Amino acid sequence: MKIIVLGAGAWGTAMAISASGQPAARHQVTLWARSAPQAEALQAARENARYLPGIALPVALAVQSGPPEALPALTAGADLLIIASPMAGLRGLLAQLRDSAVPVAWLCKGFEAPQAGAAAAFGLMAHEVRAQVAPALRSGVLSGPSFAQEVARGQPSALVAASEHAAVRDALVDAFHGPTLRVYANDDIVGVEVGGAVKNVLSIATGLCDGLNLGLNARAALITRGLAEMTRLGVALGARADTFMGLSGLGDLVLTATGDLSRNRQVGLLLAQGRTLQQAVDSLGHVAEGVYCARTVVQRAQSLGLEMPISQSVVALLDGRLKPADAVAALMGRGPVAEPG
Ligand SMILES: NC(=O)C1=CN([C@@H]2O[C@H](COP(=O)(O)OP(=O)(O)OC[C@H]3O[C@@H](n4cnc5c(N)ncnc54)[C@H](O)[C@@H]3O)[C@@H](O)[C@H]2O)C=CC1
Ligand SMILES: O=C(CO)COP(=O)(O)O
Repeated sequence: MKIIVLGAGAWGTAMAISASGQPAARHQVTLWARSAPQAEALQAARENARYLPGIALPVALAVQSGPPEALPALTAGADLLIIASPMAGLRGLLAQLRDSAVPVAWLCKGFEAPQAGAAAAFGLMAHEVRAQVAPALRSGVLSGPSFAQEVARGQPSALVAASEHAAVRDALVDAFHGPTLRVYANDDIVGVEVGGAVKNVLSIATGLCDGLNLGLNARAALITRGLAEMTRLGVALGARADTFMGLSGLGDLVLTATGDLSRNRQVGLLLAQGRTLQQAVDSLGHVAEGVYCARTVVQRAQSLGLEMPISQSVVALLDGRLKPADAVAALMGRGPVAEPG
C-alpha cells in the first residue's frame, strides 16, 4: 500500500515507522512534516530527534514537507492518508483533503476547541469536524492504548480502527495489522472518539492523585468511576456502552492513567508538585490533549444534563478555581451514589 502520514510528531513518526516496516519493508510510506526545516532535520539524521529521539527511521521511509495547500496534489495517488496532527490541526488538514477520493483516518484524541462564530456552542468530535468541512470524505479514526515510543520500537500493542465505512476499517487493518501490532475493527466511531478524548482528562486526574500520594485504592476508584463517566457521556452522544470496555475505553484509560509515558498523566503529576498549568505544559514539549478538551467534555455533558464529577474537578483545577487538595475534598465530599451509575 502507498500510505502518507501527515504530521511528524511522536505519534505520526511512530506509526510511519510501524507501517514502513523494519527491517523488512511492508508498505511504501511517506512522512509529511508541515515545516521544511523539520523535514530536513529528519532526513539528515534519519531520526526524529525532537519528538521521538533514539529511534532510527526505516531506510525505506520517505520524508517530505510542503505547504498544506499542496496536499491535494501530494496525496492524490495514495491508498491511505493518516492525519497525525493534534486536534488543533485536524480541521485545517481535512479542509485541504475535502475532495480526496483516498480513505483518510485521524489519530488525534480529543474534542476540538470551540470555534469562534460556529453554530454549535461547544467543541466537536473529530468525525463531527469532518462532517462540517469534508462531508464526502471516506474516513475513520485509529485509536487505543499505544505509547508512541513502544509502537516505534515494535513492542506488542493493539489498536482499534473505527469507521462507518468497512473499506476504511479494512484499509487501516491492511496498513497496520502485523506481527507486533494488532488492529481490531469497530463501527462505533462515537464510542472510540469519546474514549480517546475523555481518557486524557482522567489521566490528568490520576496523575494528580498519584502525585499527591493518595494511594492505590484512590487510583483504582478514580479509574473505575472515570470509566463510568466516560461511558455515560459516550452513550448519551450515541455510542454503544460495550465500546468503553474495549481498547479505546478501558484499554487506553488504564494505559495513560497508570503509565508515566503519558503526557496527560505528567500534567497531573506536575500540578500535584505545585507547578502552574503553564509550567506543566511548557515542560512537556508535546501536546497533552486533556488540557485543551476538558472544558468541552464537561460542557457537552452539561448540555446533555449529565454529571461528570471527576472531569468537572479537572476543569476547576485547570482553571485555577480549585487547588489540588481541594479537588480531592470536593470529590470525596459528594453524597452517596448507587453503583452501577
Ligand atoms: N504520542 C502518543 O503516544 C500518542 C498520541 N496520540 C494523539 O496523536 C495526536 C498527536 O500527538 P503527538 O504526535 O504525540 O504530538 P506531538 O506533540 O509529539 O507532535 C505534534 C505534531 O503535530 C504538528 N502540528 C501541530 N499543530 C499542527 C497543525 N495545526 N497542523 C499540522 N501539524 C501540526 C507539530 O508540528 C508536531 O509535529 C494527539 O492528538 C495525541 O493525543 C495518540 C496515540 C498515541
Ligand atoms: O494516547 C496515548 C496513548 O494511547 C498517549 O497519551 P498521552 O497523550 O497522555 O501521552
